[in-house]
Amino acid sequence: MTALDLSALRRAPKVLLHDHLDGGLRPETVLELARDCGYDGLPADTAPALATWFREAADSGSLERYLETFAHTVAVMQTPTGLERVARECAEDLADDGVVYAEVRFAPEQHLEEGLTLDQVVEQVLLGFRAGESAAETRGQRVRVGVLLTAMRHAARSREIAELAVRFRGRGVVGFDIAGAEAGNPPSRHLDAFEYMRNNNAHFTIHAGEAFGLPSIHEAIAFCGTDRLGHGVRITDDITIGDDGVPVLGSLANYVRDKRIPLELCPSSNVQTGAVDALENHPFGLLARLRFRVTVNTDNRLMSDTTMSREMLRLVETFGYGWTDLERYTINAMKSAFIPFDQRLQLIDEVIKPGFAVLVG
Ligand SMILES: O=c1[nH]cnc2c1ncn2[C@H]1C[C@H](O)[C@@H](CO)O1
Ligand SMILES: [Zn+2]
Repeated sequence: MTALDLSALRRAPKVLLHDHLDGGLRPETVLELARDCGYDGLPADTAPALATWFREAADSGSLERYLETFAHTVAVMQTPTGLERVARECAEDLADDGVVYAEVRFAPEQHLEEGLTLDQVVEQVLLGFRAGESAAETRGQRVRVGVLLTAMRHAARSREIAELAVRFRGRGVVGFDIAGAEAGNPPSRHLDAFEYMRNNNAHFTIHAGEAFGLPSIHEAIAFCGTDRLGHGVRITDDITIGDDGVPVLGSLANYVRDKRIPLELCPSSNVQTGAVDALENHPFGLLARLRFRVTVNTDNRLMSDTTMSREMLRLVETFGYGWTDLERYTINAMKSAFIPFDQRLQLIDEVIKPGFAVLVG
């Protein structure tokens, strides 16, 4: 059995379902792109100082304040070359960390300030991902990146973005999502977008149960018909621990578990936004023990100064997980991906299981 440390974790084949393109830029790239496009609003002028600023500013305990930090990354992702570069580097960084399959999301409507159309924005990002996959391959690494198009939940373009996602299906876009401030912007505001996706047999996930609790999760499932829950961590509000120490599930928690609705859990991000007060108290432990379909995710690598390997290491250190646990969460994620079933199985059988077998020894 290989010792479970960061370098071994980086060799494990990992699957990432919840990662924001505009939350994962390299600090040096933010600086260089800002210089290229004349953006002078950055709060620091060296890469280490900028990295620290993002992590500390995102550590606010409030989702709204956390989201304010994206103004700086979005500002430098307004040109074709900027978008292409950020996507290319994202694929390369994921491959370098041993991620073999990722679904990366971003909101095209936030990248129109310099006159690009929604279609052009998506095209540039897709070009970048293909270039990043090829660059990784020449280094002997492999990664496949699918794109989720996000609509901002406080805005009113979700139907248009859902149509964009369906239009680009088969060209690298695999699904749709809504994100942004959760309180006051319930998923049901965007019913027509979700209906459009369902009518087109297309997949979507919804950020729900992060800053707001059970009503948001209930709407996402019962009204909108979501395939997965972005975070969904507040499902624990529907689980009580009895006097005998035995957890009792309410009807919504039972439904989520019975239907095997995947939870895209993002441990570090949840602590930063205050969804959870400390990693030791993260419901990942309870939800995994109760055999919910839990998956491990980064959310925003820049804001949390993290990677998939580091998120896994934090869970190992907090909950004592071993390789077989991590393999189970990885297979959970692969089963929950939005690519066709046969392709998911192929990755499980040909990449994930053999990769973990080497580490388990
Ligand atoms: O964890 C999150 N919750 C809600 N919204 C988020 C989260 N992380 C990033 N976002 C927002 C900010 C980005 O600009 C947007 C699209 O990626 O999604
Ligand atoms: Zn997110």
